[in-house]
Amino acid sequence: MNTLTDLPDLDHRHALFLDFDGTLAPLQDDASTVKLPDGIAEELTRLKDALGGALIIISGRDVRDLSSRVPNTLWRAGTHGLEICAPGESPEDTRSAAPATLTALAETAIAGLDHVHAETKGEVIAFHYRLNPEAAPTLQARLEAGLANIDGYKLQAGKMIFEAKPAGANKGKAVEKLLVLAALEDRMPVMVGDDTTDEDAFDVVNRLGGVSIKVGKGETRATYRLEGPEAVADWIKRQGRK
Ligand SMILES: O=P(O)(O)OC[C@H]1O[C@H](O[C@H]2O[C@H](CO)[C@@H](O)[C@H](O)[C@H]2O)[C@H](O)[C@@H](O)[C@@H]1O
Repeated sequence: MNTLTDLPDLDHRHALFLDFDGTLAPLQDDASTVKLPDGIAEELTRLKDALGGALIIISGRDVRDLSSRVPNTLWRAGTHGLEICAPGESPEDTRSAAPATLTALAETAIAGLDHVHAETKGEVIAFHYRLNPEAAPTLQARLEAGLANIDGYKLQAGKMIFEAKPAGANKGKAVEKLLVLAALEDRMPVMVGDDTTDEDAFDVVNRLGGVSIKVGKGETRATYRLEGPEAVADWIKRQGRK
C-alpha cells in the first residue's frame, strides 16, 4: 500500500471518480438523512472546474436520490452506473423496474425480520440490516436461495447491506462507460471509495494504470488509502486549491 504523501496531485491529465456514502458523506443509520458535510459541495465544484469538468460522483444510490444530495453541475452515475446524468442534466422521471420475481422475493426475504428494510432502486433492490445485524445470516440465506431462480441477478454484500443487482450494475463497467461518454478516455482514472462495490471500479482503474484509493479500514485491491470522509474532504480541498 502506498502512503498518503505519495498520492499524485490532480490536474487535467486525471478523471476523478468519487463514491458518495462512506467516502464523501459519513455513514448513518438512516440513509435518507445523509448529506454532504458543510462546504463540500463548493469544494467539489471548485475541483471540478480545476479538472476541466472531469469529476464524477459514482454511487449505488438511485440517480434521483443522488442528484438531490450533490450539485447537478457534476457528472452523476447512480445505481452503480445503470443511470447516468451529465452536468446540468436532470434524471428522467421513469426508470426500469426490477423483475416481478425479485419484487416478490424482496417481500418474503424481509418477512419477520425487525428493522430490516428493502430499498427499491429500479432494477436493483438493496436490503438494509444496519439496525439489526443479527438478521444478516437469515436474510442472506433467503436472498441467495431466491436469486438462484432469477436469471442475471447476483447478490453483493456491502456495509450492512445486501444488494440484488443485474450484471450491468457494476462500478467497474460504469467507469469504463463514463470515460467514453464524458470523452475522458485519454485521462488517467482516479477512483476513491469505501465499499465492496468500489472494488469493482478499483480493478478497472488498476488495469487502466490509474490510481485507486480505499477509504477507511479493511482489505482492498486499491493501492492507496485515506482514513475516512474527513481525510477525503481535506484532500479534495487541497486538490481544488492548488
Ligand atoms: O455507492 P455508495 O454511494 O457508497 O452507495 C452505497 C449504498 O449507500 C447507502 O447505504 C449505505 O449508506 C447508508 C447511509 O449511511 C447506511 O445506512 C447503509 O448501511 C450503507 O450500506 C444507500 O442506502 C444504498 O442504496 C447504496 O447502495
